[in-house]
Amino acid sequence: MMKKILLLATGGTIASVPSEEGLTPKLTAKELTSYITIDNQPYRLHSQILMNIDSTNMQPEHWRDIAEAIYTHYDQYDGFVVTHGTDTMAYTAAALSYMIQNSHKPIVLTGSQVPIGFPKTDAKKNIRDALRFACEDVGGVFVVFDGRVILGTRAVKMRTKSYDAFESINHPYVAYIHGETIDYQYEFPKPSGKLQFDASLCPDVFLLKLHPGTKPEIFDYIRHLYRGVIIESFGSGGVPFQGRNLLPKIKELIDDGMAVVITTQCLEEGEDLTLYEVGRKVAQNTVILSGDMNTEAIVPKLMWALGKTTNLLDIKNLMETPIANDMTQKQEESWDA
Ligand SMILES: NC(=O)C[C@H](N)C(=O)O
Repeated sequence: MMKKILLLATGGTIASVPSEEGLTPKLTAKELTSYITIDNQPYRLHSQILMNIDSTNMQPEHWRDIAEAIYTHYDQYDGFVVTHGTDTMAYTAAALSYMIQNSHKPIVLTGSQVPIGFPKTDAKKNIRDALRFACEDVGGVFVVFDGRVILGTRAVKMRTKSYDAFESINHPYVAYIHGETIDYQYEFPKPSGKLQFDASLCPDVFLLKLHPGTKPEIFDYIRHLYRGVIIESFGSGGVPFQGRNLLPKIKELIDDGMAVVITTQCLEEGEDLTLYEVGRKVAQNTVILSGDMNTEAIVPKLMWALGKTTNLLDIKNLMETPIANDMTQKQEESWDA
């Protein structure tokens, strides 16, 4: 059966052309798709432009527009491809994974490192692969890039220039794409339950990367501007309590009703606040644990959770519940055995 695919263009390098100010997204959805041959393909392709921006300019309100466009057309199409800049694609993919849950259809994000009109472009291959994967009988949000299929909540941009820009962090790749062949890496579960759409986001979230010497007073500013703060700390996830002690300020924030998430700057294996004194001391407060979620997922997940409720315990509960495989359930580990 001929599949119907909707391609939604949002800009990015893939749609960019040279200008005096540098590469800038200018191509329409029609111009973009004119570069790929779709004759003799098992799908009918419709395309639409939603915005034409460098993804550095992408805002949470744009995520909402993309989610709404997919939801509005959900019944009319079998799969969706969103062309997007690579710089913030991982955030958008995760955001869509929270706003649109239990999708029975593939929602595939792709882009390129080199504009589609350039001889060395990776755009044509990435669009072809994305369209190929959008015809699969799987549900959820995915990033398709350089022949790899990554879960929407697990993609991280690792390289600024190379074709293999994205990696799947803390989760296996879903599949590899070789031409028409999809080589699944594990048995991909079928979504159960009904499609759930909830695009109410609260964008008042701040991401603070700690470094040796971070001043506690920074939290006084954050408190006035935001409802949630994600602290990207070190290693297994401790917070300094000697010298510039951050703990009293963190306690004040939480007592004020602010959501405080602890994560780590280490890309792999996630936080574990139980291990060290620096971790246990911060865990005595009602902080939100992020396990091995990637920052690109924690930011939109917190916006989504804050969009639903102001109750701190409910926010903690939503954040600590795995959604769209964004988090690996913790295993008991022992160093003594
Ligand atoms: N490769 C790219 O798409 C980078 C571009 N600055 C963007 O994110 O829109």
